[in-house]
Amino acid sequence: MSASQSNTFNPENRSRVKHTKIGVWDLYEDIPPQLEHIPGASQVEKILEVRQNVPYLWRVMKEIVSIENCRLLVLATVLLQLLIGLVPAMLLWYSGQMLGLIQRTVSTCTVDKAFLICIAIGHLAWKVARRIMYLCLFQIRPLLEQRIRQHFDQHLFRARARLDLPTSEDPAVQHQLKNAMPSNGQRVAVSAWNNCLFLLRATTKVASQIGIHVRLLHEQPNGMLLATLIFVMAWIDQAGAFYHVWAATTKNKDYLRMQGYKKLVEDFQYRKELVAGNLAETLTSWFKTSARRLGDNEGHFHELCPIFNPKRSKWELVTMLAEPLGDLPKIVITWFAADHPSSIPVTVASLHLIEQTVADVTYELQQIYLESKGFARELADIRALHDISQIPNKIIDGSEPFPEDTQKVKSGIALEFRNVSFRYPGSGSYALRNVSFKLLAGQLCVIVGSNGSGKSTILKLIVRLYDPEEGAILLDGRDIRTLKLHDLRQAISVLFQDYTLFPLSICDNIGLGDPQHAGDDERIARATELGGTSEVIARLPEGIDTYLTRPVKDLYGDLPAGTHTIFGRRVDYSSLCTAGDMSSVANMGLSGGQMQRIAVARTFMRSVVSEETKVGLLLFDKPSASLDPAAEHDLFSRLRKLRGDKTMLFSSHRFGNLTRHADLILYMNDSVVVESGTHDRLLTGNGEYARLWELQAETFR
Ligand SMILES: Nc1ncnc2c1ncn2[C@@H]1O[C@H](COP(=O)(O)OP(=O)(O)OP(=O)(O)O)[C@@H](O)[C@H]1O
Repeated sequence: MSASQSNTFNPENRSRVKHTKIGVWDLYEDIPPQLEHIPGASQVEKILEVRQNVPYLWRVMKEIVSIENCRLLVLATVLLQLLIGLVPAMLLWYSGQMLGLIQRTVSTCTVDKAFLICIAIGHLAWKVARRIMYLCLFQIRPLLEQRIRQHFDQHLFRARARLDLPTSEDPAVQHQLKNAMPSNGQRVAVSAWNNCLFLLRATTKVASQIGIHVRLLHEQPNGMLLATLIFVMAWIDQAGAFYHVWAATTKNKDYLRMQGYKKLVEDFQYRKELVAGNLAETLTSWFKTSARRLGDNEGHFHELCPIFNPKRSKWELVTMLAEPLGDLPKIVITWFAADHPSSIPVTVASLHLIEQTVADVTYELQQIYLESKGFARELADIRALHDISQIPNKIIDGSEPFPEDTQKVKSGIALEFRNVSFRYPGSGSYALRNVSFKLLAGQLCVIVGSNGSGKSTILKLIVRLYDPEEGAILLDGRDIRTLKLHDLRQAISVLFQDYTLFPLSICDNIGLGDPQHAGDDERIARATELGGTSEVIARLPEGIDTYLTRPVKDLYGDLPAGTHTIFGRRVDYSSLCTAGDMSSVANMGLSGGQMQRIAVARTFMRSVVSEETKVGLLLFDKPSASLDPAAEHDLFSRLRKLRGDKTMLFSSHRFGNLTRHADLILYMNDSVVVESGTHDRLLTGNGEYARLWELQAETFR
């Protein structure tokens, strides 16, 4: 039986099919593969996980209580739930008092009116109070849930944002993140909170009702006996539903075929073949034939794994007896009342009250049981929510502050690679092999070489996106692994080859180059200017506030017939996306070069615009790859002029513009530095660099 079959099978048809009940706890011993997909079987394991996961629930509850401005709401909610849980017991108490009063009235033939009024008022007051409490709860609930959602949204954001590159790339971590259902994380927390409240209210209700009942029944003749009998009968009736899961399958070929045909015509993915293959007529005829053959035969479902049904006969016997025995309590009280005929009306009223309460308590206990099944799943989700915030990063943070002298950093940072070898996680081949070079503070270095030779990797290792497998990287003579990651990355500005533009406005995209001054319009304007993007931005409909990619899709429901305006503008369905000033559309159609300029502006925001910059090392990975020659020339001249004394490291495929001014050129091939030196030295060396230089120069002759 396939999973889908078992899922689509409607349990409501259970009486029409031959089925078997399977003890939940029997399944746990050894779940056979064919039972794994049966609803209930996998839940068994979940239920058993509950104990391990409860501490995580406790943590979430503690976190909810500690959310800012939530404590009062939490307190009020808990109090209201407790009181609401107590109301049925209070009403029961008043009903018991009423019964006692009737009993006294029957035996003394006088009515205690004052007491009757007190009871009536008390009964009414609790009912009114319950209504008011519910009203208060409805007011508080959305507010509290909103705050919980916001809090856990942030929790998830933080948990994901803090992960470094190798950790995020790890398939195990990716699986863990997927399992944690980040988009639903806040839903999980709210739902867990609501479930806890439910359990609190339900257990208060059950415990208080049982307590009051026991007190009242002491005063009733044979009350305890009646209650016990009714309670046992109620539970016997429910026993089958409580302790069993069941499954059924079919081997009827016609039934199976018909389900297959139905799928074929219903599922759009088969439509192409259905139409192209002219299958409609044939399928209709086949469906008809199978339906005729199947006829009225509804008993086509068969038992599944009766081997897992050792207690079946016992339970079936008990549940079979439950119905005829349902009237047992009434027979028993009639038997007892025969000795005291005058007490019959009161005893019958008591019986009714007891029956009602027991039904109420039984229902509540069933609800607790059913809720607890879903709760097990929720607890596992909560644990996943907690676990993702504990995923350890692979790049271990250093402890030493950097730089020692923030003023000195402006005059550049010295960089050294010492026998660095590196393989990307999961890759067998080296991206860098035994790379060594030294760059003094304030020098300009250009890395050139063939595709895949390791240029970008050098830049990635300097900012510790990854750590080398062998060797060390030193900044100002200090191993970067000992430095605080935050300080290290603050001292370096990097523009990657595969940069991304965020789904934010251009202004934010550039501003985020320097998070500390992300809202400083003047700096942003200057960075924009230096990046050569001002003209492009000016042409955009919303200027610097334009979103290149809108992070939210605008939704348009069906407008009611006769709607002529929306957001104050005339409705024109073809241009609806510009209504209500929503002119930022998904794709502004910027060219690769224009987008690269925005990325460059972001880098400038951090490194050269700010007077008090802490950046001492600038890294550019093929920054002019998409730029036209004029823009490239402009960019490099600006960079040379603006960098001051800062150390600069480029990776590039272009010779000339930069290499001629470089203090150090590294020529790389196949993960190793093949040649190094200045432009003039490398040309006289007549090696690979000289050959490629000639090759590029030739095209311009
Ligand atoms: N994330 C990664 N995972 C695995 N291997 C990678 C990864 N990134 C790069 N590599 C491999 O590492 C080697 C060096 O790549 P790198 O990007 O440093 O080369 P490059 O010199 O910058 O190339 P190009 O000039 O084409 O940009 C290549 O063989 C590449 O396939």
